[in-house]
Amino acid sequence: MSQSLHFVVSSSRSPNLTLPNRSYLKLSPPPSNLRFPVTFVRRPISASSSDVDSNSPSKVLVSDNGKGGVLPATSPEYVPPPSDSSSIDVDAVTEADLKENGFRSTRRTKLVCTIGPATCGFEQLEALAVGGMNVARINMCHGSREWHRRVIERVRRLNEEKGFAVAIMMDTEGSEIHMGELGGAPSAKAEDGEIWTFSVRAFDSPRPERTINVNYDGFAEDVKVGDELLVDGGMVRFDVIEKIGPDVKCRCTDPGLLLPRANLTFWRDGSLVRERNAMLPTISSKDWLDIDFGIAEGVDFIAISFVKSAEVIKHLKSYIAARSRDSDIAVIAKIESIDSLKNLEEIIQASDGAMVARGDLGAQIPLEQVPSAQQRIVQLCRHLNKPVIVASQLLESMIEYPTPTRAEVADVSEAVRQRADALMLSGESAMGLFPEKALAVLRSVSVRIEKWWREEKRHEAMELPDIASSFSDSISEQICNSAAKMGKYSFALPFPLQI
Ligand SMILES: Nc1ncnc2c1ncn2[C@@H]1O[C@H](COP(=O)(O)OP(=O)(O)OP(=O)(O)O)[C@@H](O)[C@H]1O
Ligand SMILES: CC(=O)C(=O)O
Ligand SMILES: [K+]
Ligand SMILES: [Mg+2]
Repeated sequence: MSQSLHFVVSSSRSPNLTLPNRSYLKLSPPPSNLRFPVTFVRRPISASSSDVDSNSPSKVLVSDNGKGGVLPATSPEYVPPPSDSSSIDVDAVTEADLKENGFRSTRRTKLVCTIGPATCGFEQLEALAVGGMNVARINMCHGSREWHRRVIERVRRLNEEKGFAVAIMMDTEGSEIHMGELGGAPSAKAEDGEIWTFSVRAFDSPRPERTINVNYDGFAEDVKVGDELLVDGGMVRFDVIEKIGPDVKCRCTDPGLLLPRANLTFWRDGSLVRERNAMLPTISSKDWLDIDFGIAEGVDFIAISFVKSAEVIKHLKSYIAARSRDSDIAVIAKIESIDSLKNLEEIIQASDGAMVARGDLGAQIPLEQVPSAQQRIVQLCRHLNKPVIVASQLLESMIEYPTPTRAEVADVSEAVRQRADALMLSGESAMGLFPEKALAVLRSVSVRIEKWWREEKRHEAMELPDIASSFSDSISEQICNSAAKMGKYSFALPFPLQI
């Protein structure tokens, strides 16, 4: 038991968020869904799953951390009971058990899928759950509350009827500057040299050609001729060439696809112009209504976009506590702005977890600094014992293609190697052509790197920072640390003693 953190969910109506293993030290008695012992299952050498190297007699640990700790036979992590007589016994799993107990996967890296038009149907959600989705994310930037309510209802039904344990994460829109809808069109192509008009005016439908509505009234006053306008962190770029009243004329310098409600940033003399953004509230009035909706729907996580300080997290946590006294909705701080990097430690301390939201982060700091920012955020979360999600563009090419690039696989591997607790799909699952394949790539890469990590790590000394704040907690902590070390070394025993 290291600092590994789990999005552990049960098969109850509302899956539970279980905080880091060692945070149980602070709970007395332990939560009812935490049950040891663990069941050790030997995977037959002939197992065909890609999750484990089938050339070695690998062992797969199926923990009983949920209620019963069993995997649906349809789950990719399900290990069929061994048939040879030398096998170690495992519990027989009946369908009733599955419905009763749900499952906890053996994979430590949890997988979050953003749900959009490509994945909102019941069968599509089921396919993702079978493929290893642990958390369904709904992004309040897109779609109506009614649309999101239907998604939540389907995920809950999936959990109840099929024995899955998928949690729901609601992600707020935040009040950064962004484009409006594209008059119903899924995207618009901006070509090199074209002149586009960005305006605070609402355009009639159909939208006039090469016009974009901007959500922020002060837009035309704030930009200056000569500024560079970045859509979605630089996926498309424009130079501001003229201002005419509420309209800002821009020439496209880097062509690309404009997506509805894409984020806009503007740069002057090589620096991000962010005075105005600093004045906008982190949680807008629309966000508060969405948060009320999330509380009423009993979502498991609320992820707050563009967090600037710890105060907003504390405020939201007390708001949630006041609104629903027995609620265990966890608040995730999205790290995607310069301000959030400046106040990183206090923000993470105040939150129940963090997300490295690389999409917008890459629009606020130079791209080459994003990997080191990710490393710093993940390490800090590890140190502070908070779960951390690495998000955005992990498998971006799979929005259009059925296989990832080698560079994308390397990026996913690196996030798992850093010990991110969860990886997130955005456009790949929300509106891509291959959501299930993208999820399968995340799953197989996670399991492969975890296995490699365990093999490497078993030779290293275990360093667990002290987190107990009282004498009695530190006794529990020492006992748990010793148990973790014993567990670690039992894995290092040679076969056949190894179980
Ligand atoms: N509920 C939805 N309805 C329609 N399209 C959606 C929905 N959710 C996501 N999408 C599409 O998938 C894309 C990627 O989703 P994602 O959640 O990453 O949003 P985003 O606009 O990049 O913002 P954020 O910074 O909040 O992640 C979106 O740009 C949008 O085109
Ligand atoms: C996930 C998200 O909000 C981002 O990457 O910007
Ligand atoms: K969002
Ligand atoms: Mg973002």
